[in-house]
Amino acid sequence: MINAVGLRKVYRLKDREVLALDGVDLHVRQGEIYGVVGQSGAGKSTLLRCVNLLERPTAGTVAVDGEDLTSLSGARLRAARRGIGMVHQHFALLSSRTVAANVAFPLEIAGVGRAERRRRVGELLELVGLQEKARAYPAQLSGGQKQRVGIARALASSPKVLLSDEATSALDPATTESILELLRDLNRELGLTILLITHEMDVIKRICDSAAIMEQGVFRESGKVLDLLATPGSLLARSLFPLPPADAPGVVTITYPRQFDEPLMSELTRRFDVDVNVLGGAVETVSGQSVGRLNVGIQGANRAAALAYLKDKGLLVEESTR
Ligand SMILES: Nc1ncnc2c1ncn2[C@@H]1O[C@H](COP(=O)(O)OP(=O)(O)OP(=O)(O)O)[C@@H](O)[C@H]1O
Repeated sequence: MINAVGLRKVYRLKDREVLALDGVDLHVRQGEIYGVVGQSGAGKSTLLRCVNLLERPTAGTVAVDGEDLTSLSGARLRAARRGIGMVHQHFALLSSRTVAANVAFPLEIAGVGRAERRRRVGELLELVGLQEKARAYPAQLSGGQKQRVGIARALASSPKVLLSDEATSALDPATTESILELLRDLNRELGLTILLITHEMDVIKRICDSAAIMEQGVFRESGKVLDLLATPGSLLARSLFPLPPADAPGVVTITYPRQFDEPLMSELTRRFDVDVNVLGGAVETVSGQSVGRLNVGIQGANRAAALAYLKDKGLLVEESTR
């Protein structure tokens, strides 16, 4: 649905140049939630703004729903942009307009008639659970409600793609949870493709099907979240499941990249007569699967056979370095 190839962005300032994107390839499948995570300054906002051409990339191409946006300008670019909604960290609502009038705003600009606007606004407010607040003003809303208005407004033109610029960063944990749930519901119910940027690993864990880790204008790692977790040395695995250092002899890090119902550890002691000592770890739901990562001390004459057995079962086993 989104295909960006070789994206580079150089900001030319008076006294210097800033290389914000240094050759990014981004492939977001139709109907998935794709999260780009990285620290401040990594280039996430620049990437998002290049995807809808709010910022023109210095080099590279961006295609959304099969249309090469980088080749468009003027009215044709504006028309293509209607297929891409955007939500912002600080909501960007018009304070002098009611909730309903904020949601209607893009429809007015697109020249949609009054009756149709009314119908569509009602539908959108219902979609985000804010029918009761149609006549309220933004100042009378909580942060979570404001973001719901932002989402309803972004969906006004029935986009196929929603871009989310740190949509939950200004919200408390419980509100974050409810907004993430809303995004997940919209993704499922409308088949909406969502590209989000965030600095919170938790957002990736909770709702993303695919993810990229961004640093200094490049993707260090990208792919389906569960595939990345099953990849040796994955940065995402380390970030989602931070484990305390375990450099004692015989310790391995075991990642369960999907749900395992067998009692593998007790089987190890029985079959291979090894000592198994779980030193730390966590099990969490990621992309709807129960995924675990453990530091385990395994010692005994048959250690190598025991590790081979775990690998055979589809677990990722890495000799622990930290
Ligand atoms: N309009 C601009 N003019 C000049 N430099 C810019 C501009 N926008 C971003 N930059 C620079 O480009 C780099 C990437 O910034 P960007 O905002 O894309 O990162 P980010 O990962 O989104 O960070 P943050 O979460 O802090 O917004 C930074 O060095 C930033 O200072």
